[in-house]
Amino acid sequence: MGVMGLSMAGQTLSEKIFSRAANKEARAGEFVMASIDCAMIHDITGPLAVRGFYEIAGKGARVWNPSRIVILFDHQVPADSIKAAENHQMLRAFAKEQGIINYDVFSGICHQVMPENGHVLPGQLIVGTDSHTCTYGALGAFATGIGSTDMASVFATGKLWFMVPQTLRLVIDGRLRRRVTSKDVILRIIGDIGADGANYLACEFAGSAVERMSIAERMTMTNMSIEMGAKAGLVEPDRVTMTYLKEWLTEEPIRGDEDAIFEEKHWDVNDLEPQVAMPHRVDNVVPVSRLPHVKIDQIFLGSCTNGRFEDLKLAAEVMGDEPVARGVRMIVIPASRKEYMRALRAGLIEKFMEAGAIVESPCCGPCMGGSFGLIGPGEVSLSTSNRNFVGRQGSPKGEVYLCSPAVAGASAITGEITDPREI
Ligand SMILES: CC(C)[C@H](C(=O)O)[C@@H](O)C(=O)O
Ligand code: SF4
Repeated sequence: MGVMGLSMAGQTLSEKIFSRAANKEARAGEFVMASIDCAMIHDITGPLAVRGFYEIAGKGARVWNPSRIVILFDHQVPADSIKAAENHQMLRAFAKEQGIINYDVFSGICHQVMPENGHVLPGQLIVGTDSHTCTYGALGAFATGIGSTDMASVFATGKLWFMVPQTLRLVIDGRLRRRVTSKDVILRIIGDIGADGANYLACEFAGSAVERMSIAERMTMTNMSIEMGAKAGLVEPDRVTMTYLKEWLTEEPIRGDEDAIFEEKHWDVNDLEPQVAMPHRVDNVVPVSRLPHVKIDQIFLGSCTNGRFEDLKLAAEVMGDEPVARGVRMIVIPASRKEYMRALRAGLIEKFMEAGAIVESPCCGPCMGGSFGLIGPGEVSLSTSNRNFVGRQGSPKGEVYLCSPAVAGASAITGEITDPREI
């Protein structure tokens, strides 16, 4: 298509978001200087961004807009080392000095707290010093992870350079069977296209299966967009989005144009089985029925991928009244204080505790092996999180399998990786 044709074509959701943020028509492939709507840092990467900010802007400098910065504590909470405690102190002091919205150690995982507290709205451009910032695209925002040095300049100027990404639309049609979840869909997609299959693309999840999904289910998929290399994962805002955001949404959300230019790939999920990513790659994905017997030492039900109320509820329902299998350690961590309270009121916390699991306060927990709940050499972890590379959850001689909350629930009571449809 010639230049004329291109300029006349409609725009993708991402192109529209960048056009608004850059205050000029933005097309895929172009470089733009864009205004940031919200910038998030957390306890691990935050201190570096703060130090970088003072280096760039000078001692005593003020951030560009304190109301657009969110600081969260989630990776090492409650502080698990003196270093972590010092990082927390430093961020609290910075927040106080700059007048920044500051959530303390028990609010939950940044990627859950941001959307549930109204810091993410459709059409916004959001950056965070964490690779899973892409999660917020479930609400129709363009959200992406950036480095701490880039964040330092965002703090100083409120702007950042981007290359507007091409869009890959992942059209997912069909009805998911009982106990098959959006986690199985995203694992299958990553297994099919590979861990680098969507490098620097804006992945738009669409199709009848996505339309039927809740925000929690959509977040599981946008969360894992980075695991196939995507710059962002998005879902066009619809009625589900509007309902989730009713407290905060004041205007009609923007959507992409029908005649926009994008690549498209299709999946039919009518017959999809529960999927598992085997060690040590997220794209090493097989249907659970094709796994050999895999005995597990530890189960982690939580993380920004699958630590929401719906996830806990599904795992609990699959477990029924059965106890956690002998010799298995099950760690349950609700993704946020709000999700914890929902689980508490629904009796799920009691149910997990009675079954022999342990329920921890909202945080990242064992997800990245940087805090508690590590596995030892030769041990196998089954985890509802998003990464399983060597050493991710502790010993480099351990193994991590990734799965849905339904598979986690089924496996908790059998002690080996189990198809939840057989329980
Ligand atoms: C600590 C942080 C930089 C990291 C990320 O960016 O993803 C972590 O959250 C992870 O999941 O590995
Ligand atoms: S839960 Fe895991 S993936 Fe999510 S932000 Fe925390 S460490 Fe990263």
